[in-house]
Amino acid sequence: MQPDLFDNSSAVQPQILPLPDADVTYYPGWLSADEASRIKQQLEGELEWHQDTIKIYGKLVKIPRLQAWHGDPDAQYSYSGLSMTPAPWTNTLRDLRRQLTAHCQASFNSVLANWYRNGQDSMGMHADDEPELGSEPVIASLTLGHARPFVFMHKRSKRKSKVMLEHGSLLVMKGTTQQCYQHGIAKTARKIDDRINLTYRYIYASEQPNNA
Ligand SMILES: O=C(O)CCC(=O)C(=O)O
Ligand SMILES: [Fe+2]
Repeated sequence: MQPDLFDNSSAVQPQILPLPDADVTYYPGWLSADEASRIKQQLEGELEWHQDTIKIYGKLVKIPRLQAWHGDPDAQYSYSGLSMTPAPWTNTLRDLRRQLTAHCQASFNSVLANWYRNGQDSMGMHADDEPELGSEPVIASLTLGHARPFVFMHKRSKRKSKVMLEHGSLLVMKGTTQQCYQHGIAKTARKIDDRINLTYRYIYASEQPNNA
């Protein structure tokens, strides 16, 4: 059993997660349930959802969720040697960016959206530690829809802990969190509804190679 970081069933106060070598705060009910449901519905129709294919051991497989990438035109990142340009901001995403910028006192120039259609959709353990994000990125993660456990694993000790990310909640990761931890969303056999997650990030302009 992984220890629950805390029981947030009745919490409304921000919770600083007791994770050594990390800086993570959980804000339950950052959006009201009604507001979160309204925003989720808008995003379902507004974003440029697609299902990427990746190569694993030479085999092409579809990643187990839908994704959309929106942001400023210069917030490009490279992926498998390709430079990816984000789709433009939508009104809903821009409005949330304004609120998150004020709340986190940080800049965000892009957002990665993930749509987990059911319990079989997931995200493998990873750290958001690409060089384009800088060494201590502020990542603001908003959950809309069915709550899913978010698992942290300390890279060195391998110790795992989890926090339930509820409808309308905000999780802010900063400092050395990405350096010291991986995180992910596991599959579940339970019949559950869908969930959209938004992670607002700041992408630093990457150096263009001279021969580009
Ligand atoms: O769905 C989530 O809560 C996690 C998303 C995530 O880790 C990412 O987009 O990098
Ligand atoms: Fe992540």
